[in-house]
Amino acid sequence: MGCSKWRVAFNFGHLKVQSKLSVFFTMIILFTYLFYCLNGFCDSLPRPVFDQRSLLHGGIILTDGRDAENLGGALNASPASVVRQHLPDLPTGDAPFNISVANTFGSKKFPQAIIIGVKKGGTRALLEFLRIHPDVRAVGAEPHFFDRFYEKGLEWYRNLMPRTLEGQITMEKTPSYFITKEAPRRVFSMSRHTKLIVVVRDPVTRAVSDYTQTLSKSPGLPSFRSLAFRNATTGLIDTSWSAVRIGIYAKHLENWLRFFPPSRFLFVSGERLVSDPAGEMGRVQDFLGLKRVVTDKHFYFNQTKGFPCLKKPEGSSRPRCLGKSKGRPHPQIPAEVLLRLRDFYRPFNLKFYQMTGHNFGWD
Ligand SMILES: Nc1ncnc2c1ncn2[C@@H]1O[C@H](COP(=O)(O)OS(=O)(=O)O)[C@@H](OP(=O)(O)O)[C@H]1O
Repeated sequence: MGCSKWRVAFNFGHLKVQSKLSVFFTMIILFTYLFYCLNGFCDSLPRPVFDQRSLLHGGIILTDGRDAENLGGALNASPASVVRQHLPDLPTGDAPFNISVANTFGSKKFPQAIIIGVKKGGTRALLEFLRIHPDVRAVGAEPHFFDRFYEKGLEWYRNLMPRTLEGQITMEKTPSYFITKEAPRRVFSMSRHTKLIVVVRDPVTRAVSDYTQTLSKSPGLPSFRSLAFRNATTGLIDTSWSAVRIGIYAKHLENWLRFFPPSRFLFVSGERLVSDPAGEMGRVQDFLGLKRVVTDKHFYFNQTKGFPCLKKPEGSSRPRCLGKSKGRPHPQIPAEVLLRLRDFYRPFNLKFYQMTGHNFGWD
């Protein structure tokens, strides 16, 4: 009898300890979850992220890890526009990056506008600047649908898109589309009305930027000079090297003009995107038929980075410059190599100016 009393008492005590422990662990789990949520990690709508690490998400592969630096969890655009529908007193312009909302609003649509190029042109900067706009929602990672994953089908592609409400624009950026032979026809067959944005940069600097990126991943890479020339004595340029080939913009554009009229394109100057981001953003917003929401009040020049960055939205401590892989120092390339390359590009550049009706001033 005494023994069973003890057993009951023991079991009861055991149960009490057990229930206390389970409450304790539940609290820990709850607090951890809350902590993560408050820090924005459990958003169903990842925000535009600067200086955060990225991920493989929903079948989207970050190109060679290129954007890993600055994509962060950014698969979708900021929830700003959605939140703003429900909190009309929020100031326009800066997104309330730290507010979590369930992504159940609107529907997934094919992008009405795509940043199709060019690699190392400043495409990430443009997309991140655009994402401040409450009427722009974009896939953060590069979907590479029209070049690598076309066989997955249009529904797969549409599913990658963030949800948009009436009046909002869906966007994505994949710079390799510009040089992909099949891309124009494929984009056209999705929608002939797609707006195409090309960020172009002096092809010589672009080639060096491209080389810098490859060098950062393969430190044993041969010199720029040895890759750029097919024959160093005659100065024959190796156009089979992608860093050179990508910069022959006129040739790639010809391919696109077979499917889309010139009015469907906007050419953004990569140089002006750095020297006058607000001015260039004004052109982009006009082209997209958007109100000019992104203005000079959103930018400041970060002396340390040497590039424009986004001003911190109030109440946010997030760094707002692009990641380390954007705007990194280039290796010193011998002047005669750059001169020869400049000569090589000149006729193609002139052709490109003629085709676009815009002198980018690279010569
Ligand atoms: N605001 C701001 N901050 C940082 N970097 C900026 C910015 N605006 C333009 N750029 C230029 O963008 C270049 C990278 O271009 P992309 O984003 O198109 O590169 S990628 O193709 O997606 O890898 C990158 O090239 P590098 O300077 O060679 O790193 C920058 O020159």
